[in-house]
Amino acid sequence: QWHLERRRLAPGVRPLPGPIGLPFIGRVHDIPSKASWIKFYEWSKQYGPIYQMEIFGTVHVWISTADVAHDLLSKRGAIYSDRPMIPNLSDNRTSGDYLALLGHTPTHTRQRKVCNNLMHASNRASLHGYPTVERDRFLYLLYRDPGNYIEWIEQFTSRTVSRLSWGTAQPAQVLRHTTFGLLETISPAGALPNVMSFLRHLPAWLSPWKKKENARHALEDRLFRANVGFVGESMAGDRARPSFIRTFLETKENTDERVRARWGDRAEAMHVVGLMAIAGALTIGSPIQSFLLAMCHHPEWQRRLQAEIDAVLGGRCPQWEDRERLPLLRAVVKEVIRWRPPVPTGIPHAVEKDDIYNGYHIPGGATIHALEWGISREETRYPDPDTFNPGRWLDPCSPTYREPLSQHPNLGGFSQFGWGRRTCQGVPIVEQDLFLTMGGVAWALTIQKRRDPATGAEVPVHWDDYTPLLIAKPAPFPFDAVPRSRDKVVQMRAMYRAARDPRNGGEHGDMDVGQFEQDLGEQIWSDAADSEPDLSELEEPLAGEAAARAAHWEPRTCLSSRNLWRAWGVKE
Ligand code: HEM
Repeated sequence: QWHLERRRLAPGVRPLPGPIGLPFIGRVHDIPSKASWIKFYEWSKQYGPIYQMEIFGTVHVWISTADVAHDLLSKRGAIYSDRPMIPNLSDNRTSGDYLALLGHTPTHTRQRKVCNNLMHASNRASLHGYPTVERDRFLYLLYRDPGNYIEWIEQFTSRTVSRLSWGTAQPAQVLRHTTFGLLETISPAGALPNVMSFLRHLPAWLSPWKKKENARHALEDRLFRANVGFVGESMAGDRARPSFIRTFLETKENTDERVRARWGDRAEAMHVVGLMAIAGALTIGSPIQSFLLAMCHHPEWQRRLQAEIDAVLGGRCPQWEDRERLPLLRAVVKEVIRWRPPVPTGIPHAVEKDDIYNGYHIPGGATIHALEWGISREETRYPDPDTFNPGRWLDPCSPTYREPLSQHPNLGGFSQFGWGRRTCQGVPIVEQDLFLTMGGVAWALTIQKRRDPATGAEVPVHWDDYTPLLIAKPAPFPFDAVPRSRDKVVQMRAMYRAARDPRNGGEHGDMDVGQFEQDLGEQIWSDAADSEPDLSELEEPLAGEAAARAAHWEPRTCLSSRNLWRAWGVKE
């Protein structure tokens, strides 16, 4: 087919290189269902930093360097900011339900502004302390029951973003459920019509994917409506906690006509905030899980991180206000995201008309993927890219080093959050959530591989087995979370108790979500209610290695952050 294409092109203009496909199906047969991003990356080694392939008649362009992604998706954002149609959610470009999936339309521009204003207001109030309260709850749960770590992490991310969105953690479990369903609906590996797009023409009664999606969407819609109603009623009773929706409703009440018009109506805000909640519930668990994986494999970096926290904070748990003094913790956050990109294939853009780049033809309507896996593995930027090395952000000889270390490294403008007019709007939440959870874990616990009690042999932990959906998470792995001192256990328990206090918006006395129990079924709902440990249980005294460490624990001498990387023995 490329011979035909070549004939139509202007002199000197070539089609992009890329793997040749089979008639009709294109190049679908050798894309693996797991870790497809590694295959796309291998092709980039063969065909270059920008190549194309065809799948069932659609041209897909893959970009695997930051320079090319910047040239096209940012500098030429006027035509590269559209989104492709998702076959299994075919009104995604127009429906206005999901900002992140909207086409390049006035609705997208308006919703993005609203999202930006809401995020800005909460960020100025440092996200109302919600990530801290939820981190305090999470830490103790992880310590008590590390085998259930995925549950605690998902609860942390969805409860935090639920509070941010609607001022209450109560909808978090239902949000998790509907959100995971959406991820399946839109992922190429989640629903067959996304690969075999002709299947989208099946009527609802014949299509299991449509049936499932319709039911999921209906539940989600009812949940979002109930949540907005709850905030409205709480505001009327003067007891609404800060939230995106409260900010929206207050703005609509207080400011002048022109501002009100710019913010859209309440129904639209319901969807904008709903999408923000979805994005927060889905994504942030990935880097937290990858962090635990990294700590299992890299005890040396865990020791350095613990040394920084102990030295700078003298035994206190990291708080958001400490961030300027903890550059290694910020470097660990950033390196986890680089090492294991949460969205390894990127979220695709679409180009609105034909374009020419460096003599190559890019056909209008093509789907454009910034392959984040490849972009995070560019050797010139990230030497030895497969190695987990937070020192690359702190070593003056490294290409990614930036000063001042009180500010850098940070996640602002990081390629892993996308490009141009479609960049991620959630970075302030991500930054705070990750800083607090990773810092809290390193402060309180040592994450290590488990030993078989019978043989004493280490239980193996995989290195790179990740789930195949759009947001990739490590497959479950076993580990121990050993408290670093008895005092830390006491503090964790006190932090957990305070987090559950109704005055902190804890477990009780909040929105009634009973109406959703039926839809979700016994099992999903009771998972959440029953999964917390019984607080009345007595703490067993620490034993063995943990007790010995507790007895000898003392804060290290404080080092100036400028020289920390040398003290840790990071290569000069
Ligand atoms: C580790 C966590 C996260 C990662 C890695 C991530 C990554 C991304 C990526 C790659 C995109 C697509 C950018 C593009 O198309 O060029 C995106 C879009 C977006 N993200 Fe995030 N994100 C994260 C968390 C969040 C959170 C917590 C929010 C909450 C508000 C959020 C809100 C959004 C929105 C609204 C968009 C759509 C922007 C648009 O299409 O105009 N994200 N994100």
